[in-house]
Amino acid sequence: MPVSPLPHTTISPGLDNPAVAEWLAAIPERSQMETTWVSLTLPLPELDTLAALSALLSHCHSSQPWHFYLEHPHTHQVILGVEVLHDFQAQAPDRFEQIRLFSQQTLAELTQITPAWPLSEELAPRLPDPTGTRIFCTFSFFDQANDSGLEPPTTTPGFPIAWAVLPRWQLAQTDQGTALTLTSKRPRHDQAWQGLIKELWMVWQTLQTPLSLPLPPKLSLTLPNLDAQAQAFQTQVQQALQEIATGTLEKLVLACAIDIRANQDLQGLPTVHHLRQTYPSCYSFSISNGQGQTFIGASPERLVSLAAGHIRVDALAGSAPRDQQADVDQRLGLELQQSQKDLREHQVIVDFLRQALGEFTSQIMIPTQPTLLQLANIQHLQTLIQAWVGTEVHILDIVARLHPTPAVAGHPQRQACQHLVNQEDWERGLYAAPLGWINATGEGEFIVGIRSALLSGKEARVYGGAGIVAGSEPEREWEEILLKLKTLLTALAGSN
Ligand SMILES: C=C(O[C@@H]1C=C(C(=O)O)C=C[C@H]1O)C(=O)O
Repeated sequence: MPVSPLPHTTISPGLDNPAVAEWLAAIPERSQMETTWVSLTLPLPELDTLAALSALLSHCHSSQPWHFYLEHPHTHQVILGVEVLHDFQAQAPDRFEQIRLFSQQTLAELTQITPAWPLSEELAPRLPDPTGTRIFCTFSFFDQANDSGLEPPTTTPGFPIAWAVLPRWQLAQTDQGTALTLTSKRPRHDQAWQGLIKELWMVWQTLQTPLSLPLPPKLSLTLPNLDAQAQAFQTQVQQALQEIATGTLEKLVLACAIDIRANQDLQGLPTVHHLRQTYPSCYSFSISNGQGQTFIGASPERLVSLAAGHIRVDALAGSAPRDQQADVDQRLGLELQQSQKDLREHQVIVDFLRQALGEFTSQIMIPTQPTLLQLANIQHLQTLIQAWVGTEVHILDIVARLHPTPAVAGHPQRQACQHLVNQEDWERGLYAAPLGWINATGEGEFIVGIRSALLSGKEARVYGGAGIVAGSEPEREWEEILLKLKTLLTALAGSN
């Protein structure tokens, strides 16, 4: 329920801005709302959002507050939340539906108080409104925990099967501007209002002073010997190929988890800083469970975004290394674009997405050829699929239909998942799972949690997977896994 109880003057950011002070002071007497929750939003000048996250974390009372950070440098979009105000955990089998209902009910019970914000008409359909209050969500890959009982402490307590959080603090930065939002239970008396306004004012001022990221400690990392893992993985590829040959599976995405150890606690934020600089076309993220574990990464894969009825989905599959020599690099890219095995692997996803999105709309646009997505260490075949739906479609309806896509599980979905549940003796948790946010009108964005690691004190678990289809070669698939693992291994080593 957005409300703008202000005169339509534009408040521009600035330290000790009297217009802001006046606006804030007038809130209690102007606002007549009866809702459970209230969000107060102030504009800020453009800032380093990762340093702002660090400042917000230090402002919190608890030592390891929950946070959710998502940055896409190429499109200048950052969405972050800090400190749980209100949350909900859902269980199988209808976890997406339960989280949708929770989000809709919570945001319908929220009044947003925002100064007149000059949203550009031209940018509005493409970019999320920086002022909108959001619910942040994480879903684990499977809707049930793996009961193998073999898990080391790194992965516990982990993240719930489905978790939605309304944070106390939110910060969003897009080409539409930067906004800081403080959400609270609606204050019932003047003193409580003044306390809330004072806190917002204080943090708003702090974020306008020079901010910096904490310096990374000097660490040494111990990696396990990967020979045994290489062997086991290649055997799994052989088995998958046999199953593919019988026709029960067309594609299977096998993954590996590598446990590493440092001589001191691992720091997520310097690693995310490293990732966002090295992979500006990826979504860099950091999500803490508030219990000492942080899931970080740089994912090249958007599961789905929905804004003003416009859906965007990435089909991503088919991989090749990069090379420092331009001619070799170009050849690798060309070979990937012409590889029948990779094109087939890619087509499985495009066909799945066409069919799945077709259940929501007939307005779907799919390019006939994939393009090449070139990242610092790896290149992929990518197809951007667009579709248009009416306002009744909620982003979680689409997430529920798409996850897990053949890019991270395989095809057919049910058989592939069953194979993974039987074979993997480790918990996928948030690896390759949907991570994202939702607003009051059911729009939002979810990414796929690949190129990722789970940090827990001195330990980290690093994940990597590869799609297997007829024609895949075990040794090459292992090399692809190593390339993907290196995304995080290099960032953890380089930033610490
Ligand atoms: C599963 C992962 O990546 C997926 C598998 C790909 C492939 O097999 O070519 C490419 C991109 C992703 O869809 C991963 O990075 O862990």
